[in-house]
Amino acid sequence: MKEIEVVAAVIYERERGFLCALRGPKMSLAGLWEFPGGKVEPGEDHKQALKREIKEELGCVIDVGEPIVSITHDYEDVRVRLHTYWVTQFDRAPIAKEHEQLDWVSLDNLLKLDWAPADIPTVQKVLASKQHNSLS
Ligand SMILES: Nc1nc2c([nH]c(=O)n2[C@H]2C[C@H](O)[C@@H](COP(=O)(O)OP(=O)(O)OP(=O)(O)O)O2)c(=O)[nH]1
Repeated sequence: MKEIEVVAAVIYERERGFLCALRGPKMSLAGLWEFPGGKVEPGEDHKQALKREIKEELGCVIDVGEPIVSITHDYEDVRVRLHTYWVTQFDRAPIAKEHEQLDWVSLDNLLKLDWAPADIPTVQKVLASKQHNSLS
């Protein structure tokens, strides 16, 4: 099976929640929610790839923080190795350059979205971390 290395960004603001992105009708996993990001290109490390993807997809420059989860998920036709990272800073409001929609989603509503299956462990981990740390 084809294998791809994918990085994705968890952008969180206390006032608004988590930035979630809806995959459009022409993408694979159409109609499912994900954390913005994409494939790591040859020669890139995760941080470089994530900064490039976020600039392309959201039009902003991010600082990449701590890793959250690295998991392997087998879809029907592809094995995805997904690595998610916290974003510690972004320089302007994200805009949907490639996604169908972007939404800021509160902690309470995060699990209600129809997520790309590979993202569920990340969703669970960020929920747990924010529930234990309600001040940040
Ligand atoms: N960007 C991103 N991709 C994810 C997540 N979860 C998840 O399973 N994926 C999958 C969807 C895709 O198969 C792959 C990411 O590739 P991509 O986002 O660069 O996909 P793409 O639009 O360039 O290509 P395609 O999927 O339309 O073929 O990883 C996630 O949270 N973020």
